[in-house]
Amino acid sequence: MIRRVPEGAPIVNAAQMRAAEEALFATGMSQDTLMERAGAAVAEQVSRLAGGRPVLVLAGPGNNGGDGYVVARLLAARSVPVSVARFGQPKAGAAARMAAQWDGPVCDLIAAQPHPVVVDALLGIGIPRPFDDGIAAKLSAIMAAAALRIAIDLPSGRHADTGDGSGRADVTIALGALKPAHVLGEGGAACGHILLADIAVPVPTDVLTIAAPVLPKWRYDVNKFSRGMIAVVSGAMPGAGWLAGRAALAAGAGYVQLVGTAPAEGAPHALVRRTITRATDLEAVLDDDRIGAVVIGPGLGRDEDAHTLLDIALASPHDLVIDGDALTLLGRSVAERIGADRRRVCLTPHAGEFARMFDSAGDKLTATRAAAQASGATIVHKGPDTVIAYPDGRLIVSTGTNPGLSTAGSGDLLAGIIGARMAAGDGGSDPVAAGVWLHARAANHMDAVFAVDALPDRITQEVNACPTR
Ligand SMILES: NC(=O)C1=CN([C@@H]2O[C@H](COP(=O)(O)OP(=O)(O)OC[C@H]3O[C@@H](n4cnc5c(N)ncnc54)[C@H](O)[C@@H]3O)[C@@H](O)[C@H]2O)[C@@H](O)CC1
Ligand SMILES: Nc1ncnc2c1ncn2[C@@H]1O[C@H](COP(=O)(O)OP(=O)(O)O)[C@@H](O)[C@H]1O
Ligand SMILES: [K+]
Repeated sequence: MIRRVPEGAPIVNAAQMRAAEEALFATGMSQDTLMERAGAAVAEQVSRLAGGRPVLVLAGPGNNGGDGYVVARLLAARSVPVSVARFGQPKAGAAARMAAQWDGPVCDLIAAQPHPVVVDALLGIGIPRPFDDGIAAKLSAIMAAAALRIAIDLPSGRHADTGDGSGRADVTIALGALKPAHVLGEGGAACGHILLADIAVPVPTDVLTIAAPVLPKWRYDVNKFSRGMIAVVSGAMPGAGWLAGRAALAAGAGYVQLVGTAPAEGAPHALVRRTITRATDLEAVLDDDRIGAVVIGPGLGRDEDAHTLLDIALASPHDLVIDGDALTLLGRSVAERIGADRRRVCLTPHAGEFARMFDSAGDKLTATRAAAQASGATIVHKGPDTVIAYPDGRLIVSTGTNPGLSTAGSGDLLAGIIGARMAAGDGGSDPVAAGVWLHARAANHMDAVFAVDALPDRITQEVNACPTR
């Protein structure tokens, strides 16, 4: 299943969400008003998704339960058949007042009957404790019998900041902002499709989900160099360089050179092969100020030539995309090797490469941000939850992507796409995020199983569909 995740949505942790709500309460907004707003947004989606089927709302002891009672009341008002199974009782505050207003069918969770649609309002961003055995068994029976499980804010039992825990849903309606649990790792996948309910709580954050890019507009006198000239350094496994170069062409580069002692043969002829005699000859090829970006790493190998090619690329003044073996060659010395910020450097490690380069303490958001700040590079930390971190602390998360990308070579394509977008110059959205988006979007339009060689044509379609500025 390819999860749907809202684009350009804010992501905050539980403490930041609570602070945002407190700030709103300090302006005079009441907790009841906010809970009504949250419940109304959720009821709207549930009534659409339920399509007239009977709904069971599981209502817990906290404010998440309070939202659940509002949802039940608003669904009943729309003549949706709805009943409540309660787990504990909200003792005070808005949640207790919402529970008191529910005058429809209600029973204890342990006595609940299966329903086709279940709304999980047991636990939200409060710190979850494991359910005791009887409740856990009942809950899994109710969930297993449901055709549609909709979680309010989080699948109950998942920790908002880490996604750890055990709840699952088909659809999760995030309130006000996404939380790390919605996007990271197994917890993210357990949330199913994500909908964002706008409850008008301002959430200042520099962490967002990825959004469709705007690409730079061509001038009337555009030429193959101004469109983006890139050099892809080819190494011990020339097929990988070929893939990167092919993807760069697909992503709109005007001129792609494939440089190496034995660059891959074969179509497309639009790839300009530059065969060099010795690795040191790369220096002369890169002595060309029309080059907008150099991609190095895909299939580079780790032999002596690989070291030489990397040294030359690092010594050049060009923007760099560093991937694959080049990342492993840099290892822990990445910050000193890539040097000061006279040009843009993008590193694209998968989890294994990341661990060889950086300290992975904390969750993926925290670790990737720290790595970008320590290295001064933009980091694309790949995986089912790809985290892009910028040296200024901003983060963008791309998730909900076709798992069919888990094929050798798909990372090579990504490096080429990012190189092409970097070389295309400024004027549109950030080229690194644009590259990640185009790669994911193209994959999402493929079937579950596809050959990476087939992806570039789809990438071109996505590029052509993007707005320009
Ligand atoms: N702060 C606000 O005013 C708003 C909060 N909203 C909702 O409130 C939620 C957060 O509310 P809370 O902070 O009350 O947190 P929860 O609704 O997650 O509930 C936490 C309560 O559940 C208890 N609990 C946790 N695990 C348990 C277990 N295994 N067995 C029994 N009890 C258990 C905790 O001790 C705590 O009392 C959000 O996720 C959202 O749904 C929305 O209504 C919007 C407004
Ligand atoms: N399960 C998955 N779901 C979505 N995307 C994935 C998954 N596994 C890998 N990817 C993506 O596929 C690409 C794989 O890159 P990488 O690991 O470098 O492979 P390679 O070097 O063999 O090309 C990355 O863009 C990564 O984010
Ligand atoms: K919930």
